[in-house]
Amino acid sequence: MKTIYKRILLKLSGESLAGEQGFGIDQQRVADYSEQIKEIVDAGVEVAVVIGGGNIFRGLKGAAQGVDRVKGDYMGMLATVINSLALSSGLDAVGQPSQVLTAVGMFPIGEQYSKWRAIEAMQQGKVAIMSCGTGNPFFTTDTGSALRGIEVGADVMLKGTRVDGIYTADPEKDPTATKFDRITYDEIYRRGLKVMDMTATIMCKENNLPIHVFNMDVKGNLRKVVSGEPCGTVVYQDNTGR
Ligand SMILES: Nc1ncnc2c1ncn2[C@@H]1O[C@H](COP(=O)(O)OP(=O)(O)O)[C@@H](O)[C@H]1O
Ligand SMILES: O=c1ccn([C@@H]2O[C@H](COP(=O)(O)OP(=O)(O)O)[C@@H](O)[C@H]2O)c(=O)[nH]1
Repeated sequence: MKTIYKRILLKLSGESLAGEQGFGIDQQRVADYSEQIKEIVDAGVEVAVVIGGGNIFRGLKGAAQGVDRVKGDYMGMLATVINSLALSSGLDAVGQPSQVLTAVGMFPIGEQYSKWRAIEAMQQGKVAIMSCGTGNPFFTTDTGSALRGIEVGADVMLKGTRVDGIYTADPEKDPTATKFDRITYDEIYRRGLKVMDMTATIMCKENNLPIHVFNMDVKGNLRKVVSGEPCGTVVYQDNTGR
């Protein structure tokens, strides 16, 4: 298998991990993701993963129900640790080693994250699973992905989600929305598209980290994306640097 990337940052949505059940962790979904990831590691790609926590807890939603925002965000970060351990276990089951790294120290659940530990794990053929997002409240795992992707020098941030790319509006709400094959960071901002939070999009733009949004729930899509086959939406700078 020919690949166009050497090192990738893969963002997985917490909510997607819930599968059809809508909450918690669907083990079949974890197994499917694990197989897809192993396939690209076997092809020689170094893989770092950041997982969301929305299938378990979101700080903002908790705050709307009276939970202190900062405590709620820590609850959300802990949710990402639970998901990371689930993925690590799923990867074990398919014979793919991984290393869970936590932005907030909680050894022995995972090792404390550092750029160098993550790179070392990837160079040893392990998937580096980076949990707790950025480790700070008021951020999201999208921003955590942008940050970690930039830190470890990933060639691209792949956002594996449950829609097959970026649309003119949320395709889960607007059936008339149409898909972009390519779009600039600025166009996302101008149109106020909510596929990813703006902080993450702007970080990627300012640090020249390309984004590729695709449907991770279709088996084989991850392989397609890293092989350069058309799939999903690519976010790029236009030639004036925008
Ligand atoms: N313009 C858009 N194009 C594509 N998806 C969008 C858009 N606006 C909102 N979305 C939503 O963003 C979601 C992808 O974000 P993701 O972080 O994976 O999900 P979540 O935040 O629910 O965990 C999609 O499931 C889709 O409903
Ligand atoms: O850097 C971070 C990343 C995540 N979170 C918390 O963790 C939750 C789960 O992450 P996210 O909503 O990004 O998950 P996803 O939408 O991908 O399921 C968020 O709602 C926040 O409460 C946080 O406080 N800081």
